[in-house]
Amino acid sequence: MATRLDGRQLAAEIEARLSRTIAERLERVGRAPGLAVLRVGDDPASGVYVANKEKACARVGIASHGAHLAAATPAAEVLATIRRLNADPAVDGILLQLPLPAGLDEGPLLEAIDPEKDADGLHTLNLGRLLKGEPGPRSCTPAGVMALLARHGIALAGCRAVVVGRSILVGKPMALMLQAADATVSVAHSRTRELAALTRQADLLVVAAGRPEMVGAEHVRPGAVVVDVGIHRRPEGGLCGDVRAAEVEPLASALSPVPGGVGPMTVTMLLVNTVVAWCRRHGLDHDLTDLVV
Ligand SMILES: Nc1nc2c(c(=O)[nH]1)N[C@@H](CN(C=O)c1ccc(C(=O)N[C@@H](CCC(=O)O)C(=O)O)cc1)CN2
Repeated sequence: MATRLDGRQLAAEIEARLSRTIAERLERVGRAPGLAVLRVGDDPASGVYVANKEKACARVGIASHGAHLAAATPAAEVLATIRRLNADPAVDGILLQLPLPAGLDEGPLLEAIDPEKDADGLHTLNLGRLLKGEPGPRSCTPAGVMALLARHGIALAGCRAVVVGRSILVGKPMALMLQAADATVSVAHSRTRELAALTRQADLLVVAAGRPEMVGAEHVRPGAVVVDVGIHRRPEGGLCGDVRAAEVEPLASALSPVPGGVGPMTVTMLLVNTVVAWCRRHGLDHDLTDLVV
């Protein structure tokens, strides 16, 4: 029976601590932290995720400065919006919700975000800081996975970890964070041969392939920890991840559910990045690590 890596529960605990931290510091700073979630287009899943982010902001006392632009918005206008948010003194964190509509290149737009307001940790400078082990905002989903693993006391030093997926949003920063925690990390991807032979060696399997229910019992060593980063809407309704949970649950020592696992932690780590930026900008202690573990 696998331990449930419950992201909803941990997210709620961290949110409660964040809310207290904001309330304690509000008078000194004079204003609430501000987060701008910039959405372009009408991707339905993005609508759910942005709504969840804005509701979470309201729960903890972060002011939302979101903007929703039409799918046909020219890149120059998106850029102008980012520059306006960069200059807005009420905004501590900026996030450009991905994916963008076809025809918009995310690269230059992500690079236009002030690195000090990069609540997603996706700016080149902040990815470089992660690579070099320097402080800076970390990408929300892998940071949420690390918090879940820490909360459940999953030892990473010397752990054989396999990350399935190499996206800039999850797989690549995930591998770097696990390596920084002294795990031995392999990264599998669409060109990996004999995937199951590799994943069955893993003590920790993080699946961020973006392919519904791709990973099953044949991929998992009994006793392994399995983290399912995927989230997909089934045609018949309901959600599933990249892992066939019913098959894997009896084998794994721990498993993150979908929904209710990594997703809520993605949102919560965005709030953490925003509050850290707010504290930094106002010369307050901004090592909030104890909030997360
Ligand atoms: N700029 C970014 N864009 C996107 C990111 C990101 O980190 N930065 N991540 C992904 C997914 N994502 C964030 O936006 C995200 C995924 C899932 C959830 C979430 O709340 N999941 C719930 C279920 C929600 C539902 O009902 O569908 C759960 O898993 O329990 C929040 C955010 C995309 N783009």
